[in-house]
Amino acid sequence: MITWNNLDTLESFKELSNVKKVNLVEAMTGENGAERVKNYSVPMAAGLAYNYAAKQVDDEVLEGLKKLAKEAQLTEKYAALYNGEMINTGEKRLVLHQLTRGQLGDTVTADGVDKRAFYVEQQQKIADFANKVHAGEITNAAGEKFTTVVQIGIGGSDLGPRAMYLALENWAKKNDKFKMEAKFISNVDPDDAAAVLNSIDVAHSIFVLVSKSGTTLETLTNESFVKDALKNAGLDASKHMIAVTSETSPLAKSDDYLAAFFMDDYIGGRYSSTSAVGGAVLSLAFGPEVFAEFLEGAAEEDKLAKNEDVMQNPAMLDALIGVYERNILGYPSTAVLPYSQALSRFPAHLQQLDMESNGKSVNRFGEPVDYVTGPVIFGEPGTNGQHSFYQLLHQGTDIVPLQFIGFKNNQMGTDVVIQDSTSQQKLCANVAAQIVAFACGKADDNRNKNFEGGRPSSIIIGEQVNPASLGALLAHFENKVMFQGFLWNVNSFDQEGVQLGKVLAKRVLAHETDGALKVFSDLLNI
Ligand SMILES: O=P(O)(O)OC[C@H]1O[C@H](O)[C@H](O)[C@@H](O)[C@@H]1O
Repeated sequence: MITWNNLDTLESFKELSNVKKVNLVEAMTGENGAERVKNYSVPMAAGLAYNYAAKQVDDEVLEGLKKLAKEAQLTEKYAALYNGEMINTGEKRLVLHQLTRGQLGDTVTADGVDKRAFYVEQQQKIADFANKVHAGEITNAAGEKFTTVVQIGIGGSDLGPRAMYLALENWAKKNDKFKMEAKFISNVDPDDAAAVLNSIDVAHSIFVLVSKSGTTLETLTNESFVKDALKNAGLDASKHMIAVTSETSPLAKSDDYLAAFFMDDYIGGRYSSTSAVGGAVLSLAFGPEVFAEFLEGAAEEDKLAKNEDVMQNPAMLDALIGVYERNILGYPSTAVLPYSQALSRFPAHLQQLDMESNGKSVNRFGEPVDYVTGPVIFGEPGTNGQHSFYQLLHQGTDIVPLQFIGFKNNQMGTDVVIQDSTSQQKLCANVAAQIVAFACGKADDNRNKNFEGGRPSSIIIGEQVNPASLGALLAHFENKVMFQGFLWNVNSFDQEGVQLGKVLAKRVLAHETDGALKVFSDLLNI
């Protein structure tokens, strides 16, 4: 029997607040510091490992977190989710994104169909379509092969797929898996679509219109923008566009598309990278086998998240430590710092994933909560961030927990030795140095040069960014956010907070404004 309780009503949470706080400087510089780095690590899928040695925890805090996981019924709630209970209470929907990559529990039947079978069928249809495009069986009107794929979508229909594409682009080129270049149009700023259209040959481009709802203003506007460009080039738009949407959306039955592939309302936009939303563009760009490997990595990570033993469940442990930092230590934000150029847009994806999911101030029953929920998420790839905002992270007045991600190997295999080390070694040396600098600090009589340390971080370490490790990484964060939502007792799967702005923008465009809205509209010349 599952009960959904607010975090501050849980006995184990109250106990946890009384557990002695860890002095991270002492823990890391003391005689057990090196042992800690070896031991405070848990394997993830695809050769990744989550190391939490530089987090502000010790065995006693971890014991407290284990009790919290049990009392909050995290394992049971995850099982309820993947077995098809209506976890998204706000929208009265199931939450099935894990089913797009594997069967974790019972057969889930909804809308009269086995949902796993439905997702696999869509993957198969996408694979057939992509193979035909690659083989030149589906071509443009002149019988020439398509060379470029352009995704039109925003939010979850853009950020995840774009981040995944960028993560695998160079890996695919290096490993002979690169089939088509992908571009993305998302912003309603006309300069976005115009710049992408200027950079491609439209006659050899396939456009993937992605919108779960089929009603998003930005996406429909950009669709018209692209259709105009195709028309101006003397091309038939319907021979260049495919749609990815839900079967109930207005786009589903249109004849305007070469093909349509479906996801459904049980997959939140920000959780849709492993559905047809990511599947179409990634299968076209890299081939269906690469997409399948990506799904496999995610599925393996989902399985790990089932583990009742917190110490063997990286996503659950990460989630618990995050809640401890937020609600007991009082840290307001989290920086995501991938030391990997391939992950350049991964922090942007995590911003949506985390902040749209857990940026809530009412619980799943609509009652206000008396504690803080989701942190502000931001980040940049290392080492670029070091030369930008790390000053505040090292010496600012707020303590910002850090999530490093690092890989032993690069993707391209091109490197040079300069001053006795390769660029890859320099990259990895920097991440190791930063973890220790943040955690341990360095005393200096000159206050301006003093580093207090005690700034917690964790690191996910892997061999290389490849389809499987990327899938595992993605699923790790999706599952972490899910577990944190369970702990905070919020519904992580709706996003009512984005509606008001949309309604007001429509009023502005219809010139139905007054007061402040009217003045701002006038200032912006609308
Ligand atoms: O895929 P769509 O229905 O076009 O939605 C695109 C995006 O817009 C919405 O406003 C939500 O904030 C996002 O969660 C969603 O991913």
